[in-house]
Amino acid sequence: MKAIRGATTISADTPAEIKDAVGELLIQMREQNGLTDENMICILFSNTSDIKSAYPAKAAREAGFYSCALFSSLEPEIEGALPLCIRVMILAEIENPVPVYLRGAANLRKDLKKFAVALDGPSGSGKSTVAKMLARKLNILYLDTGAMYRACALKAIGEKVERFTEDAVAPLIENISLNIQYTDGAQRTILDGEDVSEKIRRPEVSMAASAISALPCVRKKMVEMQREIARKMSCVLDGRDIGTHVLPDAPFKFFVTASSRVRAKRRYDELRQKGYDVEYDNVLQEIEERDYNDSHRAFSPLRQAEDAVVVNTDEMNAQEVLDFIVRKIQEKV
Ligand SMILES: O=C(O)C(=O)C[C@]1(C(=O)O)C=C[C@@H](O)C=C1
Repeated sequence: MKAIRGATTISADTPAEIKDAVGELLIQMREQNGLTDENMICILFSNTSDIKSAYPAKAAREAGFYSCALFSSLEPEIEGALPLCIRVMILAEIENPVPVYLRGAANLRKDLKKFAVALDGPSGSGKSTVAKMLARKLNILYLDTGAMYRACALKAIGEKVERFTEDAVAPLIENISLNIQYTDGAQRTILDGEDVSEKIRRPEVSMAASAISALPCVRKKMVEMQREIARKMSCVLDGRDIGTHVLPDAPFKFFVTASSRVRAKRRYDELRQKGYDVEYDNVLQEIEERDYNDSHRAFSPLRQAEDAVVVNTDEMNAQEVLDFIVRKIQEKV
């Protein structure tokens, strides 16, 4: 069992304000922590003594939190404390609690301020491996943007779209019901109410995802969603244009790269290990072609942000890259 903290503020002591602020806080805590009626045990509230018009617990029930025990109490009256503040502690059977501090309460725990880490780089640079390790190390989320493009592809396949053109795909994507949820630190991809986290790994979806992700209408919509997620929670994102386009204000940006020779050797070893009979020279040629296409495509090309720290992984293994990045982040905070 874990304890999840949260807090928020209201601008005036009215039942409507309390209902609104408590509802918003609990819904974000539920989304970010993968809370369900089954894994939630209880919600404890405290309010500052300037709140007298309604119980925060009542607002929780009104927001749909019926199944667990609720309790309200009074926060100690400390001089200079933040006024009109409602604090929450949820006990739940989860692994990685993500605290949520909203509105004026965001300043209570400056150490918990949300931040994003952008890892960009060419394919084969090892950025996804390092992104996952980094998210685990910092106890923040790894936003698998690839899964989002795969979900778009699954949608198009389900709707029997034959050619992935802007005209055919745009209407589907415009109203797509795609939800990214986190359960015990793992991303679940929910499409039209169905958990498609496994389905999107099928080979036919991989092929379609690569084609569909090149469409501007798809990228635009997914980038909006990625920004929205990064606004709500700290996360690590990897890609080709995270630091330049998706999150240009990310405080930590890294450009993870390696020479095409080294990346080709890594890919060659990986394919050989899987039993594929490939030639090194062909793998190298493919990598170089892909680099060219990635950096020359019109929409979302691979670019290094001016303020990104370059990490050349030619002579480094994944653990060394992780240590280097963590050191750089610590130096900056
Ligand atoms: O986390 C909060 O809500 C705070 O205001 C911080 C803090 C603390 O100092 O740790 C202070 C008072 C609360 O009762 C609980 C925690």
